[in-house]
Amino acid sequence: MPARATKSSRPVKKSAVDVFKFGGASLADASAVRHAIGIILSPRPSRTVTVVSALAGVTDALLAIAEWARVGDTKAVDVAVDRLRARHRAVAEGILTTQRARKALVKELDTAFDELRTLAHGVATLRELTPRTRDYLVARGEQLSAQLVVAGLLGRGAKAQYVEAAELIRTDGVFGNAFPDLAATDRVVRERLTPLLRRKVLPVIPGFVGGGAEGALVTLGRGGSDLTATVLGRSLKAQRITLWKDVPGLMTTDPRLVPSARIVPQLNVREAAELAYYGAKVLHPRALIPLAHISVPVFVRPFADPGAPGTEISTRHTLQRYPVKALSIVRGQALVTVTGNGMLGVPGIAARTFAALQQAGISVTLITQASSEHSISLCVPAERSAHARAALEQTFALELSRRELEGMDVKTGMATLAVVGLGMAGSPGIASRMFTALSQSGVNIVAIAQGSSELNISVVIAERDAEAAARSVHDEFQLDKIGGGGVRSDDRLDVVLLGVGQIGRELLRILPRTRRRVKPTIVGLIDRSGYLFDPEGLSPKQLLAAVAHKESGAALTSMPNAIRASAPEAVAQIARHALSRPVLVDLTADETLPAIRKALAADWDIVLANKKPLSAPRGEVQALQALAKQHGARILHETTVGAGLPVMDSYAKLVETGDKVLRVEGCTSGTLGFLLTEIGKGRPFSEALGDAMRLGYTEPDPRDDLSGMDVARKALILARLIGFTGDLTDVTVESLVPEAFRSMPVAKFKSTLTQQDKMWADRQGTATRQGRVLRYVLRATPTAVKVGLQAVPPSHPLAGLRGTDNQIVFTTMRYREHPLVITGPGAGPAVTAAGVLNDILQLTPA
Ligand SMILES: NC(=O)C1=CN([C@@H]2O[C@H](COP(=O)(O)OP(=O)(O)OC[C@H]3O[C@@H](n4cnc5c(N)ncnc54)[C@H](O)[C@@H]3O)[C@@H](O)[C@H]2O)C=CC1
Ligand SMILES: N[C@@H](CC=O)C(=O)O
Repeated sequence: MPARATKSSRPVKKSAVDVFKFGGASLADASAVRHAIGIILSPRPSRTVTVVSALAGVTDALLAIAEWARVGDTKAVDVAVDRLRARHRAVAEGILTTQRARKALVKELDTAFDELRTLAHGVATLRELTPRTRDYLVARGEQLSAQLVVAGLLGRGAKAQYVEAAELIRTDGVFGNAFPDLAATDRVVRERLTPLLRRKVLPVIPGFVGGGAEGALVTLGRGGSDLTATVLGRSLKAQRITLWKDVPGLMTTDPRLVPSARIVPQLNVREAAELAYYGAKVLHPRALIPLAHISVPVFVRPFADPGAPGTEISTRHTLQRYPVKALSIVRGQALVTVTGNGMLGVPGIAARTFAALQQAGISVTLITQASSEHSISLCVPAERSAHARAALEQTFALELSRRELEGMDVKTGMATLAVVGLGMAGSPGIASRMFTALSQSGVNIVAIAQGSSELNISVVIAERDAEAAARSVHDEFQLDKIGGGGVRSDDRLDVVLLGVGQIGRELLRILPRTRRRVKPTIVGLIDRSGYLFDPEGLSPKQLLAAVAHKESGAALTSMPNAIRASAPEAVAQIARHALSRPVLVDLTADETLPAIRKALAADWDIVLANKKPLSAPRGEVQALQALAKQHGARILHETTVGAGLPVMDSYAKLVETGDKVLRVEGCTSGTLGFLLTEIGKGRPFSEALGDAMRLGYTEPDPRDDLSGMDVARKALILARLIGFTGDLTDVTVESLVPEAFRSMPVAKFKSTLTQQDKMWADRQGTATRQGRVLRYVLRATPTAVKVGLQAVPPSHPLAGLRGTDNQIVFTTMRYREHPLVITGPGAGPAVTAAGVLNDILQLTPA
C-alpha cells in the first residue's frame, strides 16, 4: 500500500501484528496460493498471522459429500473425494519447487483425504449425520488450505507453522453456527501465538473453525473465516486486520445494479456492521462483533491488486460530506403484515410474532410497526414466506378465530433498500431526499423502517423496481463521487499538477494570489519519479518545499511522504480518494494520454498546457474526447496555443455566436519570435537561444521549437478545430535544425550551439540584404496545414512582432475582409502560468 495513502500505512511498531485473511475466492488454484504467499512474505515491519478459508468451492463440495454420505451414496462420495484430492494435489505441485517437498505434502494430503473418505463411509453405513460430524467433515476444507499455505511458506524458506483453530478459538459449542467465547479465546490465543510471533514464526490458522465442548470441533457459520480473523486480531491487539477478497473493497452499492458504484475508502465500524446486516455480502454481519469497543482497523482489500487500499473499517468517522455512504438492496423478499384491531394496546403481540418466526428458523430482515399499533409488517426471504405465514397463523390461531386479527397478508416479489451512514444522525432531510428520489424515478414505497440510531433508513419496494431505486438513491447522495471523482462542493476545487517544471512552479507561486472566493486547493503533485498527495490539500509549507526541491533538480520522491509511482498509477491512486471537482493539470511536455485517461475515467476535469495529448493521432484524440463526454468532464487547453493569450477563448466565442472560422494564420512560437528578433539585432544564435532557455520560453528540448514541431502541434490543434482531419504527419513542417544536430542527446546539443551561429548569421544576412524580416509562420485551413520560415516585408503585420510576441489571425465568415487578430507575448512562465490558472478558475465555483 502506498506509504502516504491512508493513515494505516504509517510506520508500525516493531512488535505490531498484522492479521491477514485470505478468502476462498482468492485461493482458487496454485497460482492464487502462490500470490497469497507472496503477499504474506512481502516485507513489512510487523509480524503476520494468517487465516485461510477453504479453496474456492471446497466447502460446498464437502457439504455435498456429507449429504451423499447421509443418504448412503458412497459412489458419489468417492468421486467427490477423489476430485477434491486431485485439486489439492495440483495446488501442492504448483506451489512447491522441490520433488521432496511435493512428495511430503502430497502424502499429508492423501492421509487427510483417506480419513475423510473413511469418515464419510462411516456416515453412509449409519445413515446418520450428526451436526458434530458434519462440522468435522466441513472443517477439512480450511484445514487443508492452511496446510497448503504452510507448505508453500516453508518452501519459500520462511518459518511457518500450522496452528489448529480448534485449540485457539474457544466457542459456545453450537455446531454449524458457533460463536467465539471472546475472553477465553483472548487468553489461549495470546498463550499460543505470542511465543511463535516472538520467534518470528508465521502462524497459519484455518478459518471458520473453532473448539466446542469436550474437544469437539465446530464451525462458525458461512463467512466464518472473517470472524476467525477479527477474533485473532482482537486477541492479539493487532495493528490491523486485512481481509483479502475478490472485490476491490466495500462498494457504495452492488455495481451490477449501479455501474457507477464506488469503493468506499473508509467506513465506521457501525456503518460496516449495518451494511453487512442489510445484505452487503462482502463482510459477514458477525465479523465485526469482536471489535466492538476496541480500535483495531479492518481493511477489505483486493487480493488481485495488493497495492490498492480497499476499504478501511475503523472507529474513525470520515467522509463527513456524505451523510449516506452506501446503500444495500436485498432482493427476493416477502412483506408479511399482521393486521387487526386486536393489536391495539395489547402487549406482547410483537414479541409473539418474532418468537413464532424465530422458532420456525426464519430470519427477519426488516420490521416496521404503524404508530396506530394496528399492524406489524416484516420482511422475510420470499422462499420462507409460506412457512412464516403458517407459523404466525398457528401462533395467533385464537386471535384469528375471534377476528381480533384480520389475518396475515403476504406480498412476495419485494426487495428492501437500506441507506446507511453515520452522518444521517441529526441531519434533517435525509429521508425526504431519499423518498423524493424514489418518487421521481417512479418507485412506490411499500413500507418504511428507520432505526432510532438514525444510522439507516430502509424501505420495502417491488423487486422489479430495485435497479431504478438503487440508481436514483445512489445519484441523490452523490455516491458515485465517494472515494474519488468530483464531489460538486460549492467551496472547493482540488487540483493535481502533473509536472512541476517552470510553468508548474510559477503556477504554485501565483495561485495563492487568486482573487476568488474559492481558491483552488493543490492536493497532489506528480513528477516522473512519483507523487506527493494529501486529500486535505498540501500545506503552503509543503508546496514551497516542493518548489525549492524541484528547482534544485531533485525528484519529488526524495521528499518526505512522497510515493514512488508512474503518472498513470499516481492518478489512479489519488482518484481513489474523495476529492471535490478534481482537475488534472498537465504541465509536462510528455506523452501523457494514459494518465489523462485515468483521470477522465474518474470524472476529473483536465487542463492542458502540454500540446502532445491533443496533437496525438486523430483516433486517440477522438477517443479521449468521447471519454470526457461520457464522464461529463471538460478538457481546457487555452495555453496550448499562444500561452496566456485568449486564443481558444476567442475561437469558442466566434463559434458560439454562429461564426465559422475559415483559416488561421500567424506566429505562435515565442521562442522563435524571440530568437529571430535577437538575431535580427545582430546577436549570435547561441546567445539568443541560451537566453530563451534561461527565460523559460523553450520546450524542455529546444529542438522542439527549432524543428518547427512545437508550432506544428499548435497548428494541428487549431486546424482540427476548424475541421482538419489529418494527423501531425500530414502537417508540412520546415525544420531549422541542421541534420547533424537532430538526433544527438539534448545536453550535447545545448553545448554545441555556437556551431550554428554562422548558419544563422548567414540566414539573417540574406534576409537583411533583401530588406526582409524573418518570421516562423503557420497557416491552417480545413484541408492543409503548413509551418515554416518566411522572409516577410517590413510592412507585413508579422514583421512588427517583437520578442516572444505571438500573433494569431482568424479569418472567419464574419471577419473576412478584416480578420480578427490577437497579439501579445506567447511564451514564458508568467504568462503561461496565468493562462493555466485562468483555465483552472473556469472550473472553480464562483
Ligand atoms: N514555457 C512556456 O512558455 C510554455 C509552455 N507550455 C507547455 O507547458 C508545458 C510545461 O512547460 P515547462 O514548464 O516549460 O517545461 P519543464 O520542462 O520546465 O517542465 C516539465 C516538467 O514535467 C515533468 N515531466 C515530464 N514528463 C513527465 C511525466 N511523464 N510525468 C510527470 N512529470 C513529467 C518534468 O520532469 C518537468 O519537471 C510544456 O508542455 C510546454 O509546451 C505552453 C505554453 C507556454
Ligand atoms: N516553447 C513554446 C512555449 C509555448 O508554447 C514557445 O516558445 O512558444
